[in-house]
Amino acid sequence: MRVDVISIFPEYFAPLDVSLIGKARERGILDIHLHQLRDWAHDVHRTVDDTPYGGGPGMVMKPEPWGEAIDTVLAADPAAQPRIIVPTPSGVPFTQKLAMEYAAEPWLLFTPARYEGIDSRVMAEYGSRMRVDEVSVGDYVLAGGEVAVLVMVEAVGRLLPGVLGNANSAVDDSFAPGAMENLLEGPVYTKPPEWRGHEVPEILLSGHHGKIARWRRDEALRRTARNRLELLAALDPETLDKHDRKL
Ligand SMILES: CN1CCN(Cc2ccc(Cn3ccc4ccc(-c5n[nH]c(N)c5C#N)cc43)cc2)CC1
Repeated sequence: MRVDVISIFPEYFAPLDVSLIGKARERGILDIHLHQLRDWAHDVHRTVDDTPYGGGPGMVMKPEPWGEAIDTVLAADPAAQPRIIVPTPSGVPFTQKLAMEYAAEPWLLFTPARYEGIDSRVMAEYGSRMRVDEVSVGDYVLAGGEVAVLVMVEAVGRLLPGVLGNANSAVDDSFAPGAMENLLEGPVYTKPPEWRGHEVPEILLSGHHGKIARWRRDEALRRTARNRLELLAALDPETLDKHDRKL
């Protein structure tokens, strides 16, 4: 998968050199290209923003630098088109389902903005030729889109074949389709069996895989009911067995 990111703060993406995503880049699974938007701002001050038409607070990012920057990225492979992803507080929710959809794309272009966002004509221009998604990573306000891109690149990158070892399959993720869909993971434990008077639940030491699986699902249901009751309401009743219903 190729990923391009255009930003006035490309240094925000240093974390993409480490850990899981860094290793995926080293192994050629992910090919990430960072671009400094100001390279396409040709005035002496490399200006990328201006006052909003119609008045109002803050500044808006000018269309010209973005247009030239995106055109340059598109020219990297004229025979293909990336899916353009625009982080914005007013976007559709970024979900595990959307992460899985993006993980199937060969090329993603992220356009994290600053200020009040990008002149709307930019995405109108490209939206007439390719998929442009306005996406929000959560119901809170960030200062710009870079952190949102880090979130999305990690959530998508970990789903790519070969990135997670078999032992850490994403299949069991919360929110992933299947038995755990819409369920939060339950508690996890490792050695030692007793720590500061806290013992590991006996069932987990029993070696009885069926009972362990049952216990884990019970704990997942309990945690989901405690922390995200609305997810339980969204559970397909068909996926609940008679034991679940007794909880
Ligand atoms: C007067 N009011 C008029 C409305 N604005 C709304 C507003 C406009 C921009 C910004 C800052 N910003 C700039 C680019 C950018 C991209 C993503 C996000 C973002 N925030 N939260 C998410 N989940 C995000 C994601 N993904 C924020 C961004 C913050 C708030 C405030 C002032």
